[in-house]
Amino acid sequence: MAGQVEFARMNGLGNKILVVDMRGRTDKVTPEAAIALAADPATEFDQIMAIHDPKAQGTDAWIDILNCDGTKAQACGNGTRCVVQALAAETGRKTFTFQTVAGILNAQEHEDGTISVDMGKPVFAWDKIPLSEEFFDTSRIELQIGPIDAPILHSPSAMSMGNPHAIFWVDKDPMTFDLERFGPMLENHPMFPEKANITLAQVTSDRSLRTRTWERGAGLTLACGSAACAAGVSAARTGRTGRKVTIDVASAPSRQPLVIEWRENDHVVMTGPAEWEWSGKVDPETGAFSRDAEPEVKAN
Ligand SMILES: N[C@@H](CCC[C@H](N)C(=O)O)C(=O)O
Repeated sequence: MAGQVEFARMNGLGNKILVVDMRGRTDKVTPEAAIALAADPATEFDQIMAIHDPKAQGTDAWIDILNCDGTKAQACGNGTRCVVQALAAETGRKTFTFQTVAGILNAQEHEDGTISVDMGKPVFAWDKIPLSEEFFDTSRIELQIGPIDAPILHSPSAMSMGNPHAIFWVDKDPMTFDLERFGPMLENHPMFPEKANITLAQVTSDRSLRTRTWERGAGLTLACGSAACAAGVSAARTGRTGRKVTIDVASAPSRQPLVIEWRENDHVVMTGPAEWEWSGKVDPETGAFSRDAEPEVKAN
């Protein structure tokens, strides 16, 4: 299907997102287009959120998620907030229901501009995360890197938030670890047959965490929303915190936190900001794009 579509470069706490409007079309953003856009410094991104026409009654859109290496992702918390902000600006509406391969997501834009997304229920069963080895208790699995008697990282909590996560608990600032070196090893570890998003989490109080994430299919990113959800849930699950935590995303350029609440109904609700940067047109087959002209700012 030829032709260009509208897209916007946005971010969620620095997580670089392209929101592509595929409504009214039957084609998809191709992996080739994703790789071409990721390679251009003007459009480099962590995830593409492609908005498609709804497939199920009662939903507003089907969202297809691509990582910058062209692979598919089942969940993207920061990107979902960006989609909400884009559609709220377009329609004036405040609440939305989306469908993804991982299920139904309800979301809401608040008066202060922050956005809450119900990211669904966490999954702990080893074969659903998935892990390649059976673990009765996935809140502390056997996996470590570094010397056998003095591991640098060990015993992560594993879970799925629609996508696979491993949370390594650290007792100092996550920024002090060489995640660029350990991230690829752990993402591709045989323990994770579908790879995994790797997060370092420091407990800073019984209501707060500081995190940093190496993302599956995207590498070191400035922030990862589903990882923040996984860290919040895993912290509560292991008795490190209560069920509502503030996450200081260590590498995010703004010091605005994400709030993660694992509700009594087992749903995980993430609240945080989203930011529009610029808009343009893109060919979803090739990734060829143009930026819209910026409105002129006149000096007085
Ligand atoms: N940045 C995202 C997570 C993106 C998906 C991930 N890389 C995967 O492949 O699972 C977020 O904000 O959740």
